[in-house]
Amino acid sequence: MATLNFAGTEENVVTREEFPLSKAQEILKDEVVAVIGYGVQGPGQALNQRDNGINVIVGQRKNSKSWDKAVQDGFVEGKTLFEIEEALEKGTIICYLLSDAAQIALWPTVKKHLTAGKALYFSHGFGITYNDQTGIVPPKDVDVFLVAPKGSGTSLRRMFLQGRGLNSSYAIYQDATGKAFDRVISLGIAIGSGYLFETDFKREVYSDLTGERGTLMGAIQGIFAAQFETLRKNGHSPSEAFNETVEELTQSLMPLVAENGMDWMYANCSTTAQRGALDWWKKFRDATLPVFSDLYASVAAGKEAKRSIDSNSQKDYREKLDAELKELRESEMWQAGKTVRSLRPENQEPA
Ligand SMILES: NC(=O)c1ccc[n+]([C@@H]2O[C@H](COP(=O)([O-])OP(=O)(O)OC[C@H]3O[C@@H](n4cnc5c(N)ncnc54)[C@H](O)[C@@H]3O)[C@@H](O)[C@H]2O)c1
Ligand SMILES: CC(C)(O)[C@@H](O)C(=O)O
Ligand SMILES: [Mg+2]
Ligand SMILES: [Mg+2]
Repeated sequence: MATLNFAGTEENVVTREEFPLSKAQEILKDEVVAVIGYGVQGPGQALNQRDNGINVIVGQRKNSKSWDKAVQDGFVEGKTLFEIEEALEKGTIICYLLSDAAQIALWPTVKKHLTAGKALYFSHGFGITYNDQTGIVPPKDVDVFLVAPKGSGTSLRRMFLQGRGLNSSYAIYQDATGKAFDRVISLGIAIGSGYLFETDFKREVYSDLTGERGTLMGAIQGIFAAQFETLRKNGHSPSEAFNETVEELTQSLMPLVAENGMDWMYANCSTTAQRGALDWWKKFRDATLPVFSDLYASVAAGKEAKRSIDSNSQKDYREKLDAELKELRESEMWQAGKTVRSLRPENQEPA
C-alpha cells in the first residue's frame, strides 16, 4: 500500500507495481469468480478477468440480449456461462453486477447461496448503504467488499486492451475470513484497475451518485443546453453553436485538461479567452453551488436511491429510459452534433 499526498492530504493507494497480476492470480487460483449480470460492467470485468487468467464464470438470464452477448464474447453454456442460480452455486466470489434495482429483486436468491467463507463483491456502495430500501443485509460469515471502477465498463475494457488501467475505488464492509483485503485487491487488479483508491461503501455511493448527476453527466448536459440555447436565440447557426459548445471542448480543450490540468489548458488559449474565463468561472460556480448542495443533500437523504429504485423497478423502465434518450438524441443540439461528427476524418466514407 502506498501513501500518496493529494494536495496536502495523505491517502492510501494500491498500485499494480506493489500488487502485480501474478500475486492476484496466486491469491485467486482456487476461487471461482461468478460475474452475475452481463450488462455494462459485467462484460468489462468478466472479459478482463478471463484475459488475466482468472477462473471466471458468468451468470445471466437465458433468452436475454445479455446472454447472447456473453455467448458472442466466447463464454460457453455449461462451462463458463450459466443461469444465474447455477453460477451463484458454483461461485466462491459472487460479483453482483446486476443493475442496482435488479439486485433487490434477486437478493433472496443470492443470499441463499452465500455460504460461509464465500465473498460478495459489488461495484457500487448502493445496495449496502441504502439497505433500509434495498433489504441487502449479507450473512455475517461472508466477506463483503467493492471495487468500483471510476468509469464505464466500456472504458474499462477499452483501456485494458490498450494496456492501460482505469482508476477504481475499493472498500471492505465485512472481513469474515481474514482474507478480504487480499481478495478485494486481487479482484481489483484482475478486472483491469490501474490504481485502487481506498474508500468505504457510503462515501463511494455518495460521491458516485453526486458525480454522475453532476459534472460527469447531468450538469454537463444542462450547461451545454443552456449555452446552446442562448447562442441559437441570438441568431447563431446550429453548427456554430454546437462547435462552440461541445465539439471544441471534447476535441481540443478537454484533452489538454486531461493531460495537464485546467491552468495549462487556459495557458494554451489566447489571453483574451483567459481573461474572460478567469472572470466568469466563479460566477458559474456561485450559480451552481446551491444546486450541488441540494443534490448532495438528496443523495445523503436516500432520495436519489429511492427515485432510482422506484423508476427502475417498473416493468416498462427500459422503454421509458429509451424514450428520454431519444428526446435527447433528437434535440437540435445533438442532431447538429451528429452532422458535425460526421465531418471528422475518421467518420468520412473513403472516396
Ligand atoms: N455501467 C457502468 O459502467 C458502471 C460503472 C461503475 C459501477 N457500476 C455499477 O455496476 C453494477 C452493474 O451496473 P451495470 O450498469 O453494468 O448494469 P446494467 O443496467 O447494465 O444491468 C446488468 C444486468 O442486469 C440484468 N438484469 C436487469 N434486470 C434484471 C432482473 N430483474 N433479473 C435478472 N437480471 C436482470 C441485465 O440483463 C444486465 O445483464 C451497478 O451496481 C452499477 O451501479 C456500473
Ligand atoms: C460510469 C459511471 C457514471 O461512473 C457509473 O457510476 C455508472 O453508474 O454508470
Ligand atoms: Mg454510478
Ligand atoms: Mg461512477
